[in-house]
Amino acid sequence: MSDLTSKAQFPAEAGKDGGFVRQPYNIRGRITADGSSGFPAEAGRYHLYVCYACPWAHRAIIVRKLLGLEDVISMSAVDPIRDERGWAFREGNGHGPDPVNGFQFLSEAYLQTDPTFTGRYTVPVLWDRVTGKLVTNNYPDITIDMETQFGAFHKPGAPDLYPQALRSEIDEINEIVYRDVNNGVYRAGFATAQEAYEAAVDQLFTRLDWLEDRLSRQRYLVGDQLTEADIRLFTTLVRFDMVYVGHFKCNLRRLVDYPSLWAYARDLYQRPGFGETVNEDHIKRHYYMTHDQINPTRIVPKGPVIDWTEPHGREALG
Ligand SMILES: N[C@@H](CCC(=O)N[C@@H](CS)C(=O)NCC(=O)O)C(=O)O
Repeated sequence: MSDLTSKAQFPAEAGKDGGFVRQPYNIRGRITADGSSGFPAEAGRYHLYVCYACPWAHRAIIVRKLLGLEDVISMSAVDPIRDERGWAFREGNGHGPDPVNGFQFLSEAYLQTDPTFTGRYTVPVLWDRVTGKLVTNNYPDITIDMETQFGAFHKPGAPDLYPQALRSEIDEINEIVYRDVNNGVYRAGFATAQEAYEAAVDQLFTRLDWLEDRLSRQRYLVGDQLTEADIRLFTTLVRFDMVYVGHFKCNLRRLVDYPSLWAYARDLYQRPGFGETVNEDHIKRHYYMTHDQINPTRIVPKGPVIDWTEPHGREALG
C-alpha cells in the first residue's frame, strides 16, 4: 500500500516507471451480524487500532462516531511518527500505551495473527479479543461492516451511511475518488520519476475539477444525504492544504481555491464526528516527519492557517 517509512522500503512500492504502486493488504476477515463469517458483530469484542494522521483510519474514526459505536468497538491510537519498526504505542498527546494487549508495536498484532506475515503493518486494523487475532487490515471493509453488520448497536437516529438504494452509485463514486483522489495524492507524493508525478497530479486535479462541478449542484456526493462516499472524500480533502499541497507537491490548486469543494469540506467539518476527529498536529507531524525520503530535514511547516469555522452556506442545496 501506502505510506512509506524508510528508503529501504521505498522500492518495494515503486513501480518500474517510478509510479507508486500500493501493496495489497492481506488480512481480510469480515464481521457479520449473524456470525456466519466467524466474527459476529458483538459489543465489547473488537478493538480498532488507528492513527489520527491516516486518512484510511480516519474514515473508521468518523463512522464509529456517527453511528454511536464508541461503547461497542473500543479504539486507540498509535504514535503518529513511524520509523522502520512501524507504528508504535507510545505515551503522547492523544495516544498512549496499547490498552488491549500491551503491545509496543503494531507489528506484534500482525505477527500474533500470522507469524509468517510479510506485508506492511498498516492502520487501521480491527482486533478480535476472543481469538486474539486481527480480523482485518482491509480498511474499506471496516466502515462498511460497521454500517451494515453492526445495525443492532447503532445509536437511535444514526444515519444510514450506506443505503441499499444508493449502494451502486456510492460504490462507483468511491472507486473513482479512491483512484484519482484518495490514492491519487499518494501517487503524486511517492512518485520517484517526473513523468509519473505529473501524470498523477494531472489526474488528481482533473478529478477535483469534476468534483467541484458536481458539488456546485448538490450538497452531497451521492443522493441527498450524507453517505460513506462523503466520508471517504472528506478525509483526503481535510488533509489537502495541510499536507498534500506541500509535502506531496499536489499544488496546482489548493482546496481553498475551489469554492464548492471548500464549502463542502467545511459543511462536513462543522458537523459532529468530523472536525472533532481531525488532529492537525498528528497529521502534520506524521507526514512531514515520517517520510524522510521526501522531507529529510523533518521540519514541520507552521502553516497554512485555515479557517474551518467560516460559514459554508450550503443549506440551500440540500
Ligand atoms: N492498508 C491500506 C491502507 C492503510 C494504510 O496504508 N495506512 C498507512 C497509514 S496512512 C500505513 O499504516 N502505513 C504503514 C506502512 O506503509 O508501513 C492499504 O494497504 O492500502
